[in-house]
Amino acid sequence: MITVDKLIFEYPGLRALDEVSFRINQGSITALVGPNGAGKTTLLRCMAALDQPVSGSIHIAGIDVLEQPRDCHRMIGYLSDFFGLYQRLTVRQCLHFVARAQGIPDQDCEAAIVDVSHRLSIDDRLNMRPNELSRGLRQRVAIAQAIIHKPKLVLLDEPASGLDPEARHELAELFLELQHQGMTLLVSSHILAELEAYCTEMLVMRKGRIVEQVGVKNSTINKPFKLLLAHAVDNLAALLQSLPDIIVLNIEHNKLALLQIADDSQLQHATLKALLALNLPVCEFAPATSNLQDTYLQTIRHSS
Ligand SMILES: Nc1ncnc2c1ncn2[C@@H]1O[C@H](COP(=O)(O)OP(=O)(O)OP(=O)(O)O)[C@@H](O)[C@H]1O
Repeated sequence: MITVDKLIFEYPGLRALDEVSFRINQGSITALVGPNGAGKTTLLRCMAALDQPVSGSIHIAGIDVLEQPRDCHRMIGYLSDFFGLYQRLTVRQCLHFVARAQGIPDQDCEAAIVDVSHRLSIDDRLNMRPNELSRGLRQRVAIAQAIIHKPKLVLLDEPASGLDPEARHELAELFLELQHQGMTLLVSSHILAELEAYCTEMLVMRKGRIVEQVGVKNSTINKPFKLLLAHAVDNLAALLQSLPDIIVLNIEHNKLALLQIADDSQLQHATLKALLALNLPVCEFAPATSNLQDTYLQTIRHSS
């Protein structure tokens, strides 16, 4: 359904996408993962026909995105990593504005607002303003704006950032619901352990290239590894990226890192030795699990 072929995109002096090629099936939820600066946002912006690549092609459901950007806009929903909402408008007015901008006739807008706000469980917030909403609810309003015109493909850039574990879990359920309603989703995120819950495919990017595309359900990739240090190390990202057999998926506070390592115990052993050889104060190095989140969610549910 989506074909990206040999896509090249350059910022002045920097090749951000270097011959990126992949296919995505209709009805899938694909995770787009990779370390900071890998090119995820740039790729999503090109696919949303917001940035013009140097060369290559993007086809979505038979439409040539680079040749027919307007047709592409009608067919996709895009949530930017730094989305903005009009603070002076109510949620209903925000949705009405976007509905009209997407070409929905005025007489059909109210029905579209009712439908999308119901799907995102924000129907009781329609008369509030964005600054009166929590971050999770604002995220829902932004997603509602992105899908009000019922796009075939939804591109979401870091939709879970800033959300608490319960809101992230709800977001995962929402993605499955959108998939159930027939949409195809491409979701960029650093939080692999969560993506596992709903993704059918995973695209791994590094330095402007796709380094792996796997079906998540029969993945050959091991669970991501968590690395916890006893104290923060300033140049942690550079040190980790110097190691040959790992992909750095996320780093928090220069102390906690999520790494992708192949399903090979010798390689994992070699990686641990390399981490110690770098003098890193390793206090945990183990497959990442979502137990903490599960426990947290159960506690929240039982207490509500
Ligand atoms: N407007 C810009 N001008 C110049 N270089 C840019 C610009 N935007 C991004 N870049 C560079 O392009 C590369 C890819 O950036 P991009 O934002 O696509 O990566 P990303 O994978 O989305 O990163 P992150 O996970 O941090 O959001 C990076 O090296 C970045 O510094």
